[in-house]
Amino acid sequence: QKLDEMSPTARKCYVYLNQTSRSFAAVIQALDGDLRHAVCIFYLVLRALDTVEDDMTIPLKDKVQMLQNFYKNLESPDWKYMDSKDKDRIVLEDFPTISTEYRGLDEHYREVISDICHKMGDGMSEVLQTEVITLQDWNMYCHYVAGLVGIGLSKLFSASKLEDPIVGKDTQLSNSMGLFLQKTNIIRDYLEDNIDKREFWPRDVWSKYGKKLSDFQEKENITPALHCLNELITNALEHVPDVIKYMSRLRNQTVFNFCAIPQVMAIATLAKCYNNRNVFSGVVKIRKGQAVGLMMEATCFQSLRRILYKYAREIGKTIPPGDPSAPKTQKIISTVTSLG
Ligand SMILES: O=C(O)CO[C@@H](C(=O)O)[C@@H](OCCCCCc1ccc2ccccc2c1)C(=O)NCCCCCc1ccc2ccccc2c1
Ligand SMILES: [Mg+2]
Ligand SMILES: [Mg+2]
Repeated sequence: QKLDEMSPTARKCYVYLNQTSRSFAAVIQALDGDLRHAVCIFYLVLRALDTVEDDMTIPLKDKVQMLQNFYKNLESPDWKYMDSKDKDRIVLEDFPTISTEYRGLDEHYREVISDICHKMGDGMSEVLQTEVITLQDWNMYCHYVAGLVGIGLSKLFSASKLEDPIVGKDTQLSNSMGLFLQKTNIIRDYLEDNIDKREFWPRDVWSKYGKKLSDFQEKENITPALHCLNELITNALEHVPDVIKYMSRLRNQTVFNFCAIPQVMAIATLAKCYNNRNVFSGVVKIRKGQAVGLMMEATCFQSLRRILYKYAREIGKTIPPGDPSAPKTQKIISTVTSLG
């Protein structure tokens, strides 16, 4: 469906998609059939919800109400929010355009999007008032903001008939798809989140290596800082077997590319972050050329597995002697590289 056949509101949604998402816009727009528009709207609705979650200027009480009631805005043609300062505020200021396109979707897609939006809003409002202490808390937070996205996407894939019903049913694997991406973001964004005074690294882990999470920015603390970083990366890698199993079930090429590309970017990012002191002084990003190469290669299951092995082996080669997580890191690496 070309841009000129699209309604003005549909066209605006793709403008907002490209404006608010560097990493997902291209792969969403390449999806087949009516799945493309459903995923585009799913993205914009959740980006609007996340923009409320990320806005630290909204008083806690108001934010809890906004998050818990957000899904109801999908049925309110005039609802919008004009007081955001966030980089992505356009999706809140012109929410009527997004909700108009949402109401035009097939009702199977609407059901999934509304349900995930409701669950994510409730989850965000719950964890907003608590700190991420245990690894279970970490998994819970990532489930609410990204695991639910994977679960919703998988249900959209099956509802579109482009993928088998099992893809939408197996929520354990879909959840892992999201956790791997979100944990990678949280690990990579240590400094950015520290500047915004947001803490997503689990306290049970970092408190073994320092008194305050911000201590890791001090040069004299670099060794315990790297041990903490390597422990979290090892934890994130535990999701890779589920990612491989999830990907092995996909049959539609555009769905495969959509799912594979964020995953290979994530493991390449983890490999670059592993034992890398730059995580504590700047943002570690993989080079554009490397990213383009990965996108072109990750188009079938065998080459996806080869890429995941390659980065897993790369991490395995840089495990520092005396690193407390070394045995566990070695174990998950050999598990991933031995998957038949
Ligand atoms: O504000 C920012 O710029 C970053 O926000 C992060 C945060 O606040 O933690 C954080 O916000 C999370 C809450 C909103 C989630 C919005 C989202 C993201 C990607 C989608 C892809 C397709 C369809 C819908 C989607 C919805 C964020 O964007 N983290 C990036 C990782 C999230 C991955 C979501 C995800 C999960 C499973 C997937 C499976 C297959 C393909 C893509 C997948 C994408
Ligand atoms: Mg965000
Ligand atoms: Mg957020």
